[in-house]
Amino acid sequence: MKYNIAVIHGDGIGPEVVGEALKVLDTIAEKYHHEFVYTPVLAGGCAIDAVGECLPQATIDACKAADAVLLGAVGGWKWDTLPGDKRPERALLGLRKELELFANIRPAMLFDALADACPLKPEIVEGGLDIVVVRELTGGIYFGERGTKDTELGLAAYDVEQYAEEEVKRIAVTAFDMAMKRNKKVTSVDKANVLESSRLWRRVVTEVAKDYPEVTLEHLYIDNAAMQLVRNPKQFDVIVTGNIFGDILSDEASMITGSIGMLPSASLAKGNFGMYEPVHGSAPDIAGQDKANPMATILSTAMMLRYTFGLSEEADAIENAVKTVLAKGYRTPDIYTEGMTLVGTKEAGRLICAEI
Ligand SMILES: NC(=O)c1ccc[n+]([C@@H]2O[C@H](COP(=O)([O-])OP(=O)(O)OC[C@H]3O[C@@H](n4cnc5c(N)ncnc54)[C@H](O)[C@@H]3O)[C@@H](O)[C@H]2O)c1
Ligand SMILES: CC(C)[C@H](C(=O)O)[C@@H](O)C(=O)O
Ligand SMILES: [Mg+2]
Repeated sequence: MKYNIAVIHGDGIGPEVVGEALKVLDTIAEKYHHEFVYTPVLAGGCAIDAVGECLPQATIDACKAADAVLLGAVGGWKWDTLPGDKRPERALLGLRKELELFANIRPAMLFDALADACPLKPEIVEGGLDIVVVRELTGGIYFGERGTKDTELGLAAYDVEQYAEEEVKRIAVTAFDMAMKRNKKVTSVDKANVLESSRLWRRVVTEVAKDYPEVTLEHLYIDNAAMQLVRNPKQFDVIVTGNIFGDILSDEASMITGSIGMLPSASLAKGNFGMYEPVHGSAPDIAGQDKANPMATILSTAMMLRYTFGLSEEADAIENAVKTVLAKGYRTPDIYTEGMTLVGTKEAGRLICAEI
């Protein structure tokens, strides 16, 4: 079958990791007789340089016309001095809003072969870790009113955290549906001891839970949740939380997988459409050096095959290939430990293709 994928290489290590992910998709296409048609489109800093804006309309149109979107990363030092609404990162927020990608799924799984790269004590991670962060992606402080005003203390700037019932309900339903297919536990993370928006969040999540009597619901405040994730990560199955808490918690969760270079993500709209991207950024500190770990992006393509295209056997093939390459001791610098074989971005991609 033929699948159309809009591809945003982006900035920094984005083109490097996406390059390897496309090779993996090509390998899958050949083995399983599919056709993946890639439409490369511009977004982020490279789009600013090429056409003067971070999210050209042509990119939005191409993404909407595609069956799914693959994105590397956007942003970088070069554009850091631009005003907030002109920064490359706005492209990401614009795409999420335009494509109505309200549910961000970030699975943090510690592969057996990577136990040595996990910074947590062996007794804490024994038996493996498998957590999914379900992050609300088109609301909250990222999309609330923002601006500046004069105050007695000088110029003030503000960003408003706001959630409507329906926004909380649909992400809670996503989280509970996911928990039903997993270990039947949802931990909702908020700051309801302080924030009005969190009190609404907690009330709506509790109401949604009534439709899922088999699922255990627990509420944690964000500060405690951040601590518990390191102290006792096994208590978590599905974590559901708002936009900014989810951003922070998922980077923290990435470390229990060994590295941020391992964590994939799916940003889903209603239906099967989704944008797939690694959780990490453009990593300007290692860009262009063949040091980036392409596995987060490669595992994101597996999520694309599974969620949007319904190709679970092919998705399994990618995930198994990644596990085998790790089990054979091949490591990019971010997950390297003594005695392993150090490889670069390209070699890691080649090894995964060869395993498939
Ligand atoms: N989805 C996105 O496009 C996205 C996500 C996060 C940050 N950003 C942007 O990226 C830029 C850099 O942000 P940052 O430095 O805070 O976060 P980052 O995730 O880019 O990098 C943080 C650290 O992790 C390392 N790292 C990240 N990805 C890696 C990989 N695949 N392999 C090995 N090491 C990896 C980097 O070298 C760096 O030390 C900023 O402009 C930021 O806004 C973009
Ligand atoms: C780059 C930034 C806008 C983005 C976010 O905060 O959502 C990133 O950190 C992420 O996690 O996808
Ligand atoms: Mg982030």
